[in-house]
Amino acid sequence: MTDPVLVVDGGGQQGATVRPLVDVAVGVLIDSAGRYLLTTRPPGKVYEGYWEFPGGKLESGEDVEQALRRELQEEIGVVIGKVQPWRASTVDYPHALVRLHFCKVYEWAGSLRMHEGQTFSWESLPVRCHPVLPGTVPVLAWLAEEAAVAPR
Ligand SMILES: Nc1nc2c([nH]c(=O)n2[C@@H]2O[C@H](COP(=O)(O)OP(=O)(O)OP(=O)(O)O)[C@@H](O)[C@H]2O)c(=O)[nH]1
Repeated sequence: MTDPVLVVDGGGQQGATVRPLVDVAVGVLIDSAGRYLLTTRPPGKVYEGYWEFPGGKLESGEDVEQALRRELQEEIGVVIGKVQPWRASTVDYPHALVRLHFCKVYEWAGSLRMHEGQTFSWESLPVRCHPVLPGTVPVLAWLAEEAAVAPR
């Protein structure tokens, strides 16, 4: 069975040319207090200023873990430890059809440095930051469901 596709803002309008599915590695960094790192989309990118989990597109030849390590070092200045693949989802945006590979990360080295002009916040559930990127909203619900089943 394939995952449902979340269509955002009308998506790519069915019937148009078939679009490539772009793989994206996303890191859910969780600190020792159980808080989640959220960052804003950098200036100049689509959905600028919306809150998301840090990450980015896979480059040619990379797997999800490699892409996540590179992106988090480039974007927020940390070297991550173990990567735990967690959930995946497909989102159909007007600008792209993306497959999001969410991974949990509990260990990293280095201090957070926002290299692309982002803002960051360590958030507990329910998060206070707004607006959240549409493809990221369901992830917060998954985390809340998990927390309800296994409270810290
Ligand atoms: N990093 C990240 N991307 C997300 C999340 N949710 C979500 O829908 N996306 C989508 O995944 C895609 C990520 O692409 P990006 O533009 O951030 O990737 P990138 O840094 O490699 O971009 P660039 O190299 O094209 O500038 C965007 O279409 C974004 O809307 C999320 O929680 N984190």
